[in-house]
Amino acid sequence: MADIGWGQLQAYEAYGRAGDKKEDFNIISYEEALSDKYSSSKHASHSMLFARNDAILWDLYNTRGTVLMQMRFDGLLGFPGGLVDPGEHPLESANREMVEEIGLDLNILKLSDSDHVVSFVNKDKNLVLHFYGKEITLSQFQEIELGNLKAPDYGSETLGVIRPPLFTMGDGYRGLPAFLSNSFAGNARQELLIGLQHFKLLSEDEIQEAVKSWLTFQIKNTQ
Ligand SMILES: O=c1[nH]cnc2c1ncn2[C@@H]1O[C@H](COP(=O)(O)OP(=O)(O)O)[C@@H](O)[C@H]1O
Repeated sequence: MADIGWGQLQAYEAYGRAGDKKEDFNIISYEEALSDKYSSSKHASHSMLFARNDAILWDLYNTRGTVLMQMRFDGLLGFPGGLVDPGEHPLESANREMVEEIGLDLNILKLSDSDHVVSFVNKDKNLVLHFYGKEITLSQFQEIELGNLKAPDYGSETLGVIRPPLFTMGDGYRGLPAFLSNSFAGNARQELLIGLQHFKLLSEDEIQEAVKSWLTFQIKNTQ
């Protein structure tokens, strides 16, 4: 059988998916990221929609919030988003991708520049990443989850939305630390942690604890 190869995806492999390390990405200002300095770089935009949610699970854990992430076609977790098309603004791209990937209705909900959270550059890959975030109501969040199954890219590029657990269970690992042990696309794991802190869904200490627990578990597992 002929090797049909990776087709269009092959061209993108150079920009890295699995295996991208946090150290590969440096934070830069939105202004710098959009400046001429990076006009010949590849850009990608991803977004975090979230709702605050104080529901208590099993009388034990405060849910804190519901954050929208997704399982991608390649088995990695990430946020809705993707590569910016030629001539497109990263913000436009972020909104377009949410229509395609999670079926968002832009007449109801749309990101704006004030929703920008952070941008990064990966110099080796000549890739600039933009991350946006927006608080929505819990009922809007649930509507999006339900509508996700009808999104144009559902079942192909995206395999369903998920909610990361934001609490840590009694054993110190299950919950957010275990979630962080998954494989993420690009620097989606770092973006999640930045988003949680930026929107004060968790305190800095809680985030540090979860990261410590995830890394400790990782070390134990490889011994
Ligand atoms: O959720 C994410 N956060 C941060 N970076 C990501 C995320 N998902 C993918 N990336 C990075 O952005 C690049 C392009 O994104 P993506 O794979 O979603 O675009 P595409 O669907 O247009 O091919 C990827 O190669 C990866 O390095």
